[in-house]
Amino acid sequence: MVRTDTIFALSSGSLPAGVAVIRVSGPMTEAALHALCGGVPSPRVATLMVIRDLDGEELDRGLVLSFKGPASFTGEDCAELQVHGGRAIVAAILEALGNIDGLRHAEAGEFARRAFENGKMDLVEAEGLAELVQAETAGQRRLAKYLADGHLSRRYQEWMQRLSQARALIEAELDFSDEGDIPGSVSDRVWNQLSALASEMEAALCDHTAEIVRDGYRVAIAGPPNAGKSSLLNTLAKRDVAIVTDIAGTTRDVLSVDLDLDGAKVVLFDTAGLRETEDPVERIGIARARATIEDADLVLCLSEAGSMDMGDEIATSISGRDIVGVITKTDLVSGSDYTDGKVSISTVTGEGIDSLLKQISERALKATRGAEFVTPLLIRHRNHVVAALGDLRDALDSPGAALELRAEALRSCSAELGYLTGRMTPDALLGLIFSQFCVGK
Ligand SMILES: Nc1nc2c(ncn2[C@@H]2O[C@H](COP(=O)(O)OP(=O)(O)OP(=O)(O)O)[C@@H](O)[C@H]2O)c(=O)[nH]1
Ligand SMILES: [K+]
Ligand SMILES: [Mg+2]
Repeated sequence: MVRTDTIFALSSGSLPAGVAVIRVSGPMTEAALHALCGGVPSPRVATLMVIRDLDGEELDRGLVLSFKGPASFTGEDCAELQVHGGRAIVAAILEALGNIDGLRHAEAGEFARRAFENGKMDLVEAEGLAELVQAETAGQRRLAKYLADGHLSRRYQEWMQRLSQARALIEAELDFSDEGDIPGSVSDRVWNQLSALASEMEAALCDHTAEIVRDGYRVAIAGPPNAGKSSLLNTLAKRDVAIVTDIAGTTRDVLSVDLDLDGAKVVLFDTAGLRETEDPVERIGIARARATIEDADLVLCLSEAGSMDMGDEIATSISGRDIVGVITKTDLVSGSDYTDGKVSISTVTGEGIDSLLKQISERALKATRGAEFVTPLLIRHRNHVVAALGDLRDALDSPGAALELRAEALRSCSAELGYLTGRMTPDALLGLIFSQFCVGK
């Protein structure tokens, strides 16, 4: 497909800013530089130039960089104008670019899509780039870099390679057996290798480390009504997120707050107090609380200092999850209680809050340790791997079936793996993926 249009967009962040970067890509890039800057700077040499509109009015003076395709981000001729980041300046330059025939404003992700289509990166790397731009915590940044640098692509390609080798042998046997030359079956060795591949794919699907890094380590605050759950959420969020009253059963909806604890994204959930109740609204809240607890990576089990049950009953009902026991409102009791390994806190005096935070962040970091070395499956990847694995299992689990059928299942497995890196991804799906990028990326 030959591209005729040249695209441009503001690639830097919101205005006003000290410097704004406007990016141009496509066959008309040099013509655009001639029109606006009166010439084209030597490739890759930052050159101070006057930028004018098509009527010759000076708009700004800035550093202009040009890149000759294919040695550029998109693989096409590209240019970057580094100008003063004023709204009116940028608007005027974008307007001048738009007035040149053959130039139009870029759509979201269009630069990255061109880079993908020109073989500069595969789909997984492009996704990594989008994640990198959006990364908020250090953990997310590392993970995105792992994607963008192609580590994950290489792993998928290696799967594909192993599958292709096995398929070549199987297809060869199919061809030859047509002629009746080679009797017997494909050696067990080939099927054993495919079985090992299936196990590896299964292991990748079971590892949720990368999801935790990306979407956050989920911490549910649970306990009986009035234990101080919402007060704790507000204290940890350092703002008034949840309603706090002395009425038991205040919280109904699940509220969440994102925290960055030592570079790990942690999502805290405040939930309705757990108790038997006839109130239909509260019952819905409690059902939601239970679902949140079920989904959490860690449950903070709160109980009020001096209360009878100390939260143990609730802790037992949610056993099987990672739990930290928390005794609240320690400012109301005198002397040191028997705490049985629980963290004692007061949201009034601040006692124990730091140590609770430390407990959470240690667990979050432990849960995500080594995330850069595992297969971080984005949801899109997960869907393809699940489908590919299904096909592979179909082929493996039917040793009695005709070889043609087993080969067909492997063919479909190969197609799924092809979608992963984008080599065989349908156009519509590509459009959807790239449209989630920012404009100018
Ligand atoms: N003295 C003292 N009071 C607290 C502390 N934490 C919470 N409280 C009070 O305890 C009451 C209940 O607090 P909430 O945070 O609403 O408790 P909750 O667990 O969210 O309650 P529900 O949403 O109804 O389940 C409020 O009156 C708070 O002001 C604390 O550390 N010390
Ligand atoms: K309350
Ligand atoms: Mg509450």
